[in-house]
Amino acid sequence: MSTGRRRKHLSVLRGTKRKKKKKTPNAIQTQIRVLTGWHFKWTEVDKKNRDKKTVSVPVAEVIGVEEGRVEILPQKSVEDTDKDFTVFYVKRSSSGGSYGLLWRLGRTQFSCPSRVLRDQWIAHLRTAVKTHSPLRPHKLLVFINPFGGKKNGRQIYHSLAAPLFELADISSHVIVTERANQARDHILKKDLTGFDGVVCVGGDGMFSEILHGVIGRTQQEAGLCEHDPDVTLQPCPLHIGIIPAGSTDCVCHATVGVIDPVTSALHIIIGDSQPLDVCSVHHASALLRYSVSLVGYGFYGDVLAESEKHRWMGPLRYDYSGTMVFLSNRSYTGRVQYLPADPLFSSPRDKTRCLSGCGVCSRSTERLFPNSSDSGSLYSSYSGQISTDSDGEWVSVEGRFKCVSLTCMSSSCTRSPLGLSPSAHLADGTGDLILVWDTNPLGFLKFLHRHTSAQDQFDLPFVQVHRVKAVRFSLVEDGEEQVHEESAYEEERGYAESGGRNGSQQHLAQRSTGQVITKEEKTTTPLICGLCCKKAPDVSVWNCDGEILSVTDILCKIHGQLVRLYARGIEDGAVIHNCIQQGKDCKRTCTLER
Ligand SMILES: Nc1ncnc2c1ncn2[C@@H]1O[C@H](COP(=O)(O)OP(=O)(O)OP(=O)(O)O)[C@@H](O)[C@H]1O
Repeated sequence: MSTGRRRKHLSVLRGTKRKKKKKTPNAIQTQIRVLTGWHFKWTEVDKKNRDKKTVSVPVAEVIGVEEGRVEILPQKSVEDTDKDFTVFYVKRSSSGGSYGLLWRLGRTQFSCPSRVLRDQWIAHLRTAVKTHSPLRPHKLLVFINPFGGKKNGRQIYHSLAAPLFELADISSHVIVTERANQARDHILKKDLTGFDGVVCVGGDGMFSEILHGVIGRTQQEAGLCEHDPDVTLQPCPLHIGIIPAGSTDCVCHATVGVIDPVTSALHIIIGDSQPLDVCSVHHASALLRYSVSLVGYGFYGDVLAESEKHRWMGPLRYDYSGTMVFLSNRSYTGRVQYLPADPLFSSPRDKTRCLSGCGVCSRSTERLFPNSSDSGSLYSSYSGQISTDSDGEWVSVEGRFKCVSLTCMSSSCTRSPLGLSPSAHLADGTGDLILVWDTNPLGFLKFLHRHTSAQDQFDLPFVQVHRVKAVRFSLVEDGEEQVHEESAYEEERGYAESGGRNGSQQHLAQRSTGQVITKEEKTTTPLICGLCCKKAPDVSVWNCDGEILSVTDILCKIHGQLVRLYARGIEDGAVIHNCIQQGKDCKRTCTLER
């Protein structure tokens, strides 16, 4: 049915005034309903006709339309009346602390003059919902990690998400995991026919399992070898949904803006679709892991290794280990090579943020999938159409680092609201490489502390950030490796003397005095030694989205938009409040991602 026809037809479907059951002085009456192409609108007035408010809900954000007067939360109740119907929709509210918006289940009841008209309204609304959100899932495979976070994954799913899925007529097959990697193995081996998406109830570790399963399965089916870093991987047709229930829920925070199970469940229901870049990490000719949020050497590797020793502390172990590793003031030598991304498209220092409807990511979709007419819709249409940008020149730097980090997204979380790289994009086919050269403890503390505020953590003389397509890290070969024993203070003085950031890079690369470490020493030195240990370790470990890698020399390659999440990126609260909440049509937020 065309939009025009629908509008004409529905203009006769006027609702009559209906008082809400609760007769308070401010009781709300709903009046006049209109279903235009994109929006369902009605007017609410208080009893004395003083306060009039038009509510406009994008049809794509209608969760369900039910006969009678229905309530879902906290418990389902139905009053089956002939002339009433209830509309459930997405209602936004400020999240307080976080940057994003909380989504809640809005509910409005309407009365019609006759049952026939009521049934027409229900039928038209349901048809409109199907038309406007074609990616809504019908069947989901749900994995619950019962041991993630505060061990309340089961309760979170059954009390907050499942009733919403039921309301939206989504059937779900739920598996409560009994061991690590069960979800990954299930996705890799079992029949997934009929499933539109996989939902993970847990934290970042659980998400990573599902990510590996979904990517691996897709490549298996496409007959592609994941181990070859030069292979262009096939984008995954199964969407991934995240119901946050872990101790770290960084992927959820960076893609939704808030860590909230109800918000995430509503994004899943309406079939939001957020493409996501993925980094594959290789050693020699083997794939080690995939990562979306952090591949980090030095500080972040050491903190993870240290925290693994203190799992009994629960989430507190990260604070404890962070403090211990910071106090041990370590730095590591290495060679970093990177393939820069095209600076014309974006820069990690351009002070933009990747928000819902991001222009940089949309243009990247066109670049990555040039032959696809609707690059936001079906993955099947991507097959054989993926473009690979021509590679540029690799850049090589070496020296002593506090940390080397690569992230495919901002990696924002509650503690670091803007994240490791605030201007990183979710789906532009690039990652941000952050090099923190050795510096004094105070300088490094300043760098770390800036992650918790709006201050620019890259505006420090010992920090560099590059937008890249690939990164290689290697220990410097025997004979050429130089481990320098000057104090951190002298190191920083070197920066100043050699003229800032670029000069420092040259300065570090050119120094040629110091003690040479043999390979034997490297491998026999313990990875982590506490504050009490006199000799600092010479080699750190890689932290790959919370997993320790067993090797040091790695190659990382970014795969643009390899997977899709049931999310839409972080919504710009200011824009949303000014349009949807106040009843104005907002083409930007309502249409871009569809
Ligand atoms: N039934 C299970 N028993 C043990 N481990 C499991 C089980 N199910 C999943 N896991 C593993 O538990 C790890 C952590 O899970 P998750 O990310 O959900 O919780 P978390 O509390 O955020 O974890 P973290 O310990 O990383 O902070 C994952 O790597 C996952 O593979």
